[in-house]
Amino acid sequence: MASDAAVSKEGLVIPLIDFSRFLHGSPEERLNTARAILHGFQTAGFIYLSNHSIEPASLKRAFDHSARFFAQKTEDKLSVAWTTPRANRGYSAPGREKVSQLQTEEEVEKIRNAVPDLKESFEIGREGEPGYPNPWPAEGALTNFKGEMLEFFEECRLMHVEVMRAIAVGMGLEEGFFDSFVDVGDNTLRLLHYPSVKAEVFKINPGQVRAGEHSDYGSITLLFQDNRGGLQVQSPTGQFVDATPIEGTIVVNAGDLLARWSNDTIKSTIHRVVEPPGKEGIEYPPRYSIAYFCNPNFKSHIEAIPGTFATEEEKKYQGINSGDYLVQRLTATY
Ligand SMILES: O=C(O)CCC(=O)C(=O)O
Ligand SMILES: [Fe+2]
Repeated sequence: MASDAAVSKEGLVIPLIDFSRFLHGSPEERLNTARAILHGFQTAGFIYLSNHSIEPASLKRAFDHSARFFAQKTEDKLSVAWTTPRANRGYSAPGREKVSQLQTEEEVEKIRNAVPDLKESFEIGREGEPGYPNPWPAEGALTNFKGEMLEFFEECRLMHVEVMRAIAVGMGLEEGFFDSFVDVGDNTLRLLHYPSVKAEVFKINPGQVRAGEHSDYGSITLLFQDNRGGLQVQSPTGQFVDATPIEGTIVVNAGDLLARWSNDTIKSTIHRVVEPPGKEGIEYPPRYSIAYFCNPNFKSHIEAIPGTFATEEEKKYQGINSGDYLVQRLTATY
């Protein structure tokens, strides 16, 4: 068996897959693992990976830096504020972003004002992208923040390449098929902080969530969650099911652009973050997570992957430039 289930409820089965069997296994193990990964993305749109290549020590450093970043004074955080969808870098204060499935800016605005998400975030883009510098916090305040976050960014970039290799192998393509589409690392590392919140907030306002329901936009997302819980994934029946944290694993989900690229053979599944399960008194502690949003290189032209259609008529979408697609999606969110 290449996988067990991490989640199995309401027809949603999210496999738990030992990624080392793809990275270091025999040819047969690699193939079986790649197929299990692809199957997870085709059915649930989500998988959990254990024994992956991200060093526990560097993950811990990233979470420590995140806690220190968000503990700063508001004015210090606002000195590195998020600016534009194209740059997509910097700090967003609570209520700044409202992810949702709403398509128009008016719809998003209406919701944002009613029940803002209880979260703040800091986004880091590819360092060195011409014209889009990362707004780094002052070194004095956060020692080693920049250097260690960039190391973590690079580890995640490599992991994206490996997961795409697994998808290629699972699809029966040459292993390196996606390499030249994803090597640049036009990705976004997002630190997320959901501040502590009184339990009554969720009672008074039944629509209140920590992060509204949405799908991700890019190829895949590597999601690192602490042990607080609250992440939920929509099942085929429309119910939201807890994607309970499993120590040492990464939750990986496919995004809209990968779904499109795969001619909808891969699913980009809706998820959200809600009131955590199991009440601990009158106030929930803060929750921290790190989402690494992977994208095809912004310069890439994305059109149906070979093998996902038999005839030209079966191609559901026109080809599209990756960067244009992502900026268009982000523009509707902020
Ligand atoms: O914090 C989480 O667990 C999920 C965050 C998320 O889905 C996102 O930022 O896109
Ligand atoms: Fe997400």
